[in-house]
Amino acid sequence: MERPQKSHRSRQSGPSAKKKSNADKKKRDITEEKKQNPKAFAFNSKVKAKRLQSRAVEKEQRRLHIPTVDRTTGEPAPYVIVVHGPPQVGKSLLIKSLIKHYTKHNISEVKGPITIISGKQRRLQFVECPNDINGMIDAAKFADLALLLIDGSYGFEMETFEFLNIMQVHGFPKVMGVLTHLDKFKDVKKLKKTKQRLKHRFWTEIYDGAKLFYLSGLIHGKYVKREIHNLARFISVMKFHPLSWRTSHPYVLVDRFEDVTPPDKISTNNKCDRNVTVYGYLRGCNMKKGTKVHIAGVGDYNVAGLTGLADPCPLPSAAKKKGLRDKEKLFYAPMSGLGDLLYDKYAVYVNINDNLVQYSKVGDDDTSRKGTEKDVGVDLVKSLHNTKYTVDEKLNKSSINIFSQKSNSLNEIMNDDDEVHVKHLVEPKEELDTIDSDDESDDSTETGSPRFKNDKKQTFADNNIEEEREFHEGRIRRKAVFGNESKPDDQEASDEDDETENDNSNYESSSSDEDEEEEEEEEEEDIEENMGNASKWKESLLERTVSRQTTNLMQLVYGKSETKSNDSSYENIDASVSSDDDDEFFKPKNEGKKKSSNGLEGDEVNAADCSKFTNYARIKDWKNEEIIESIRDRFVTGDWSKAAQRGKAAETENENDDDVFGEFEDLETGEKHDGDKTGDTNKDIDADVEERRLKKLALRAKFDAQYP
Ligand SMILES: Nc1nc2c(ncn2[C@@H]2O[C@H](COP(=O)(O)OP(=O)(O)OP(=O)(O)O)[C@@H](O)[C@H]2O)c(=O)[nH]1
Repeated sequence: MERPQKSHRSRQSGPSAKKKSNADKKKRDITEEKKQNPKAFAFNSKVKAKRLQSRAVEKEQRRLHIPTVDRTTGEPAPYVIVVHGPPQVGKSLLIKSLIKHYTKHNISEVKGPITIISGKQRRLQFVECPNDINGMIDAAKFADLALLLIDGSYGFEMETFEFLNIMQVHGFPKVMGVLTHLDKFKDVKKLKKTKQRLKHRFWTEIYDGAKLFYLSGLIHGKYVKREIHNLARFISVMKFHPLSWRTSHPYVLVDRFEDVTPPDKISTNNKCDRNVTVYGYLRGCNMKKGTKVHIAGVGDYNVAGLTGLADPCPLPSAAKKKGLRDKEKLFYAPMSGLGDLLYDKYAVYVNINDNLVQYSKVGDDDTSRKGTEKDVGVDLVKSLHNTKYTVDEKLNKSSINIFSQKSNSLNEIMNDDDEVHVKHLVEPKEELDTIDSDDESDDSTETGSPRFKNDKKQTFADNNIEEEREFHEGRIRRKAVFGNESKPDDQEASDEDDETENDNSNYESSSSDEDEEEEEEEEEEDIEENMGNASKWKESLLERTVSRQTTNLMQLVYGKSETKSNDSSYENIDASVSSDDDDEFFKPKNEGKKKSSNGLEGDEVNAADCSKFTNYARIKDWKNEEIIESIRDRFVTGDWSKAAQRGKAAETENENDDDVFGEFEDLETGEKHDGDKTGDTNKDIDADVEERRLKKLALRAKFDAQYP
């Protein structure tokens, strides 16, 4: 016999009993408080309520996306974080500070991608974006996250908007803003005001609530630890959604390259075809041997060989433990001269700092060795001692430069016939050249004026942003001036200003006074008005989407649609697009209209599949009562035998209809067939057909009677 189970007896003493009672008490306190003072737990500020609501909706919206299938096998390649900003904004310093935070190592220079391990399952690759358009285009192609650095003391510069526009056409990776040089503000109120203004402008450009970090200044030449810690946290937990184009195309961000052309070949012909081996992580999908590769800024090349190498910066073991041990905080920055081990197909190079090595500079005049036989090995080593520059240094001297536009770039070294070896973990890196800032400062010294403004303003991409070149702090800067924005100095500083949620000292707005909030609200509205509610560059998104939609793959394969789309909305869009078309000007009058109205040339996405035959005569108007009635008997509740009869009647009708279209001309024989005549001559055949049809009907009726 089964005994009834004992009911659970909760603990009366000990730590778990204590814990439970504490939790119960807390819960009771909160509900009691709520009962006593219900107002305290409701929204008492419409600004806050509005903000909370929009945040919740945004979060919800962000969650909604088409599920992406992760087809990557093995360890995922590091995420690429591109640090972008105008010259001297602090890009290198930010990368150095982040590397220091993650690895506890100081790096002296930022050159090429720097790979670090940021967590048990995550690696990051930091790249400084070059300050030229070509570099920006390349960076936008591989960035998983773009950190946009903005000089807070100066305001937005054109470089930021240029990069945003470039990213827009490359799938728009994740974006976060970082304000630097905030320590230049002496007035706290002005600082707050500026922060808020820049934040709103940033939101206008990206989206409401886009993350903007503030780096308040430098301590011992580095950004404040706490602020870097917060930024690093965000990067470490950020979710990266793969961009569809990238996941279906293999690409490599080169973090090291070597010229492996035999030296004698170069010595005989300095301009000979070179063999270059590039290393980097392969992303996207697998790459086949023999694939042609495009090297940004250089050209298209054949891949001579492809080898999988050991990961130079492997993820820590999957053993269960919290966090990373210091030993596991690896990093790999071959171009910055970091990481003591270099792996190659043929060798492992150990990097030993020069100060740790004492070279025996033994010359030929060494008396101790006199008389001994000359050893080839010794000679070789001696010649190595005498080498002034390493291969890397020599390469650097020749300024191999993929991204920027130097004349002596890799472009010149490599000819079209050159072969490229792509090795496992790669990225074509380039010398991250400091933009034209040098040239600019040269200009400035020529000008000799401490500060000048270029009267010539350029409108940026029709989006209400104007470029204003001015001489500032020893160089020419390209300030972004917004058409509808009042000057910052004109704006009154408000007493209370909310800090953004990611403000390092305070994550939530702390003001509670209603008056203040109303003021704040008005202020925010003012700002919104001044800045326009939506960024102009986003307006082109719809157009872009529509223009993309008009590319109809089916039409490309099967030719133009011959049927008119039923979807009126698409017709409208189509009409608007075609009316914008410049070609319209060159068409004979009314032709454009004719085409769009008869739908023959329409690019409607929803047009019926012209590859399949559709008998439009059979399409019925289902609003018509009679037609609805005609199918009533086809349902379970109806009389099926009636339906069968009706069906036969309809078929006969259709067959008769078909006879109407019986006329045709045999193009091969030139013989003309008249539909009616054919009907007469084939009377006997028709009689047979009719007989067979009746037989069929009888059989069907019999069947229906058996299985009602
Ligand atoms: N006062 C102050 N100085 C800063 C700040 N951020 C960077 N700097 C200084 O600005 C200078 C330029 O910093 P970098 O990190 O070299 O700037 P960059 O953007 O890499 O410069 P380029 O590579 O030449 O474009 C350095 O001297 C930094 O110390 C900041 O927030 N406040």
